[in-house]
Amino acid sequence: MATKRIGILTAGGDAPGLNAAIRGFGKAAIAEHGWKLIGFRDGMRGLAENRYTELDAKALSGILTTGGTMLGTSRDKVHRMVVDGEVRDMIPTIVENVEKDKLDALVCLGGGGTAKNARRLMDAGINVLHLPKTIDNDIVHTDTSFGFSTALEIATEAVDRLHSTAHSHHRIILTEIMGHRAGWLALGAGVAGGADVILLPEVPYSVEAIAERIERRRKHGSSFSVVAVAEGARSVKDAEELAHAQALVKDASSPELKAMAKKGVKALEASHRANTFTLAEQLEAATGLEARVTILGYVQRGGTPNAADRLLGTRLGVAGANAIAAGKFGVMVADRGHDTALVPLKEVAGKVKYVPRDHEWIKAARAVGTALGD
Ligand SMILES: Nc1ncnc2c1ncn2[C@@H]1O[C@H](COP(=O)(O)OP(=O)(O)O)[C@@H](O)[C@H]1O
Ligand SMILES: O=P(O)(O)OC[C@H]1O[C@](O)(COP(=O)(O)O)[C@@H](O)[C@@H]1O
Ligand SMILES: [Mg+2]
Repeated sequence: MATKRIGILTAGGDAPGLNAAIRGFGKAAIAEHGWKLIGFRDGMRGLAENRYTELDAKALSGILTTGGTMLGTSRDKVHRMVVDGEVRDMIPTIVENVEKDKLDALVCLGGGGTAKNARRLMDAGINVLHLPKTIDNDIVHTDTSFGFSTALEIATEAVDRLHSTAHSHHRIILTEIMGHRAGWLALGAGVAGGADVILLPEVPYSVEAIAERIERRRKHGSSFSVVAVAEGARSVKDAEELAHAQALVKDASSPELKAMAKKGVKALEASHRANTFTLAEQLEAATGLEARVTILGYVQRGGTPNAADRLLGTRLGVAGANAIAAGKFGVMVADRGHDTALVPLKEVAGKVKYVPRDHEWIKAARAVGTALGD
């Protein structure tokens, strides 16, 4: 039997633990199964352009603890890629490349967008496997994804550090934490860092409710407050506007109207940065306290992965190699407690794991006196 040739790529935002997962999958593929590993550069773009390098054992050495992705990444969509200034469906080209490169399977490490791309490639006949990566923790049917744990530690440390400066200056400090759809990172870091207010995309806020909480703290002798704001957090009014725009996309009667409605949703989603600064001004006006904004940004996903993400990346990578050896394709390797499970891509692609409003983390936050702004 000919030696199997397996392609691997990383797509979407980078996240700590990607290299650990490449290494975990690759070492098992090469040493345990005797396969050849082909690493595509820059996600789906490199796959479409057939830019790759063979990864041998030596190439996988020394990457366990490194941040980012040794392969590079991009946010390209396989069916709508900008090539030479034109939007093109690159799926046929990718299918050709996979045949030319004699690949038996393609492993895609990424988040929700990557699951959608992987599903499109699966539908085109490619043997795909998906490993869940994202600092947002918003992939369905898996306990968690690599990147989240490290980002949670970084964001928690930031909340801790902002406490002492907020306290010293009697200020409100709003810290914007990544997560434009789901608020897991802001919620986790807010609870772990003891934020006074946590604002999530899933729980629309009112400025009055937040100001009331800050005032109450002041009456009890705490003249400062730390507010953990998820990127996608919105006021009740803005959330209604977004829901309305999303409904327009769903109900659009033609592709043209759908494209227009989607643009409207994108514009509203992109307004989050302004939202945090606007909220700071509104809280200053309502409380008379000074307010400052700290955007944590890319610091949250840069640098070395923590032990949990190295372990998770390695486990999922090895489980992915075992899945391919067993002939299982069109699946995501999910984390389930101390075990892994294979979930069909059609159950993952296009779905988002939101924070349920009655989630235990939300109940715990409320129980220790943290406001959710509702
Ligand atoms: N995560 C944290 N990191 C560092 N200092 C903190 C943290 N949480 C609270 N503090 C400090 O504890 C003191 C009391 O804070 P406060 O928010 O008023 O009460 P509580 O301890 O009940 O949250 C303040 O000096 C504050 O700066
Ligand atoms: O890297 P970009 O394009 O600026 O995107 C930022 C977004 O990427 C994330 O870091 C997560 O990306 P993924 O969903 O691709 O893992 C979000 O938290 C953040 O909102
Ligand atoms: Mg506190």
